[in-house]
Amino acid sequence: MTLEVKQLSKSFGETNAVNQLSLNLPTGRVLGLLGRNGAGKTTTIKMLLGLLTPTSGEMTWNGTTFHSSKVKIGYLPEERGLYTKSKVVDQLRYFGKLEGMSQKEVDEAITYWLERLEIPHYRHKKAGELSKGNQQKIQLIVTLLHNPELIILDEPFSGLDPVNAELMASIITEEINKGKTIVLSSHRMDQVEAFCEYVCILKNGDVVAEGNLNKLKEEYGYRNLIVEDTEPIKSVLNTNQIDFERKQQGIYVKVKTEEEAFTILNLIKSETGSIRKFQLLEPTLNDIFIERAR
Ligand SMILES: Nc1ncnc2c1ncn2[C@@H]1O[C@H](COP(=O)(O)OP(=O)(O)OP(=O)(O)O)[C@@H](O)[C@H]1O
Repeated sequence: MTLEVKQLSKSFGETNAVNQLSLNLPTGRVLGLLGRNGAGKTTTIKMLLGLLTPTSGEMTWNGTTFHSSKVKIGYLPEERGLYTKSKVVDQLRYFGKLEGMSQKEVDEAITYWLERLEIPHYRHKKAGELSKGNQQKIQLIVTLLHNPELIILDEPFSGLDPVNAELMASIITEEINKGKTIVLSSHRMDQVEAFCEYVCILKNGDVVAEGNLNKLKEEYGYRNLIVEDTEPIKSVLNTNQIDFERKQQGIYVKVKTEEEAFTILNLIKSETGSIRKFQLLEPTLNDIFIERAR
């Protein structure tokens, strides 16, 4: 049970927007599709949605050729795609019917989702009268109304205030728990890390990292040793020519092994007399992204 993409490419004239993209996403799992601006994320999503024809390559869903018309897909675009002059309820009914839902099914789903997103009072408002964040919520209802099996979320948190971002996060978690297969594209590494078991990082159309996030972290080869940001510790590191970075949580030193971390800690202890606290943390997705996608 997998979404499988094999050597998928898309060129626009001379530009290789996506180049030989291959990935495996087991159904019921979440993939973070990452990359800097222009890396090829939207082009990949558009090929999944059937909006762009690949130049070459293959996509399969549970072993058979993937076609957007045969898989129930929910897509949350980064740009709003609502009819601003039409009432919320009318366009939700319209989108639901386009997905083959009956009047009863669509009305039940609209009531459920308006309540779930805490906006039942917007039912009869025109979409254009709603704030950007509330339009995003309506767009999320369009995405989930027909109970899709594959959900594609492009920057789902953009434009949401912290309370609505929490609500969005809890809905994504619910969909994950329902066993939905999700592709999430975002520039926010912390959010991707919170939801995604798998990642695919694109750089100028090429895949530069792909697979299980924990495995990628293991393969990355570095961990972060964090010690207090004090003058004596900085001085020890400088004297011993150990590279470090100052962040809000303290001084970060990249180490390859636990032994290397303890060698540095012993050095600090012997030269400053004590170490009040330290942490040895696994690399973050942000570390991997910066190294690979830069
Ligand atoms: N219709 C098009 N015609 C020509 N070039 C295109 C077209 N669509 C995308 N491209 C090019 O393909 C490359 C990938 O673009 P894409 O929109 O997929 O990037 P992205 O990763 O989604 O970027 P962003 O994070 O900025 O949205 C870019 O170089 C872009 O200019």
